[in-house]
Amino acid sequence: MNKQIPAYVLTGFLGSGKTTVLLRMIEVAKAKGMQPIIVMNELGETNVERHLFKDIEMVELLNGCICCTIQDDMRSELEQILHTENKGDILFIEGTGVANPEEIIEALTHPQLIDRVKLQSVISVIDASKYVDYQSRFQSAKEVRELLKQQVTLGSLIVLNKIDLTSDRLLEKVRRKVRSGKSEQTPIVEASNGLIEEEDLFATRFKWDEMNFHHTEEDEHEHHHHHNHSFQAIKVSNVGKVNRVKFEKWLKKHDEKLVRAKGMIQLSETPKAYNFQYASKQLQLTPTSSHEEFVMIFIGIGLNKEELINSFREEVVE
Ligand SMILES: Nc1nc2c(ncn2[C@@H]2O[C@H](COP(=O)(O)OP(=O)(O)OP(=O)(O)O)[C@@H](O)[C@H]2O)c(=O)[nH]1
Repeated sequence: MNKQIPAYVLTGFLGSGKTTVLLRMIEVAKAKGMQPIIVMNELGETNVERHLFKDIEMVELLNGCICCTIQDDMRSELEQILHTENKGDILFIEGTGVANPEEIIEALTHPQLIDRVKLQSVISVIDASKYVDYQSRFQSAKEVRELLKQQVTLGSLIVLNKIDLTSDRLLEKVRRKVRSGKSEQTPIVEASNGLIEEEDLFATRFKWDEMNFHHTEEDEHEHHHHHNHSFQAIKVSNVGKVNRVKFEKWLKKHDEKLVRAKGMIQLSETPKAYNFQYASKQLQLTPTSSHEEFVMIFIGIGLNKEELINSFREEVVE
């Protein structure tokens, strides 16, 4: 029998810090001489974070969710990679921020993969600074609440991330809320910027017998419905020069519906290229030398594509 490749699934809501944790895991794995393979699923048409993973074997599943239409794509791509001679030593799968991890886990039970992949842990990353806020903000959107719940319920390790942005009082509330939905055995660790002890991150924790797959045709329908209509990823290409101050104002104006944004831009103040990340209502700009195109991805709920793009071009671009 083929040797099984150890696998880690990273789950968590939009902008919670999955990629940040993944980068940390890759660093550790590489330092141990391991060759990682990454499966990265993005809601948008472009993976604007590809440059963060230089020299790494990556399967990019874009413009959809592993949960729905591209579950088969993941299976076949993985099968292919795992059959090649120089396959990696460790596999990381990062779902989109709106993926139900159950579907990813389920994909690994496919007859062609089950003997090849050994799921070690489902790492559930929570933005501690926004957890409570999201629960009230999405109170009326049942499927989003369910999703947030599933991402925690199925975690073998829970990471309360972004504690640098979380007050002590709020953190205590989040601890209580998260703990109430988990068994005592599931570790909950706290972190800023995904800095978590290596042993915690890499421990083998996942147990198949604790999974309970129960899909009816009705569920399937519900699921597709949810992903097609709740969250949208809007791509803006050929972004002109962005005025930073106006951009921040604009983001603030749209922060009810716009949950996450990322991309590569040029600011009007300087000719440099910047990678930008907008999550937890915070804008982060990092100068970068590697950019293929200036593109932005906006992710949110109930967004009007045309209006959003028009207002961005009118109010932010110079
Ligand atoms: N202040 C602060 N920022 C963080 C922390 N962890 C991650 N970030 C920032 O939050 C933003 C989103 O982080 P990612 O790791 O890309 O989040 P993600 O869960 O992969 O996001 P999606 O692409 O939406 O799935 C980035 O700007 C990170 O640098 C943290 O602990 N504290």
